[in-house]
Amino acid sequence: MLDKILANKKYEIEEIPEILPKRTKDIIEPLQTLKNKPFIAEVKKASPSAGEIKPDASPAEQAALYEKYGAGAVSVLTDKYFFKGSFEYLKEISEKINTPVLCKDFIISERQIEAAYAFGADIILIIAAVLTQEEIGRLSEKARELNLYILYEIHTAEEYEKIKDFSPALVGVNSRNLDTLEIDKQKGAQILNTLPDSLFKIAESGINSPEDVANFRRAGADAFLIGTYLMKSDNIKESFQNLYRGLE
Ligand SMILES: O=C(O)c1ccccc1NCC(=O)[C@H](O)[C@H](O)COP(=O)(O)O
Repeated sequence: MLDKILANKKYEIEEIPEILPKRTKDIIEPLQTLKNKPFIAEVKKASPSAGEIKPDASPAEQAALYEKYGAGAVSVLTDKYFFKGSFEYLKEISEKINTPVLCKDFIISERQIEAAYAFGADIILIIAAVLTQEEIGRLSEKARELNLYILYEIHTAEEYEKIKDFSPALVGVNSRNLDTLEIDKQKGAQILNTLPDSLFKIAESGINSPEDVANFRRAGADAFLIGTYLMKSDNIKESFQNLYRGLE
């Protein structure tokens, strides 16, 4: 799956408008918000693993509900083809809410980082599995030039070795294998357990219950990235209450 996403990404990068919008807001620092409200809620209309999730959702309304009911940050899928996302959604959301916004994409070029900045992101994602160390260094430098925060995503302990020289502050452990799409929460928890305490650690994917939150917290997660569970929810308030129970 990852190969297909990356092959298509080259075409999506060519579609990024030559003239980008002028960013209208300051960057919001995410760590403080996430310490108080440790949930990154994701706006995700569709995905390769779930197919269509909520294709008719209004991204800005969804994000506003997330902010109202307990998200410390909002993640916005900007991949068009596989996730039905867009940079326009990023702009709408960043203009609607005052919570930090993550541009969730498969970033392989500086141009995507410029677009993420222009369309209002506060954080960008760097996925260790899709980049060489040299590319991670180059893209990290670009993000830092623009004062963007970086969420480094890993799937294995070896991938942590790839990012550790770039002074990561936010590190996500994704329990979803991006090739097979299988979710292994036990493996995710094991990897979280091996990471240094100094990092702000985020458990990603497949989280849908207070038990998941509690288990990942025991493994060392400081925050939780949740997409499908919240997108499928008919009552976002209750779903957040359910997730917050995992922290008690
Ligand atoms: O979600 C997918 O199917 C997927 C497939 C291939 C590459 C990445 C994919 N998801 C990206 C993510 O990391 C998730 O959107 C995020 O962790 C939230 O996961 P979930 O709560 O399980 O929707």
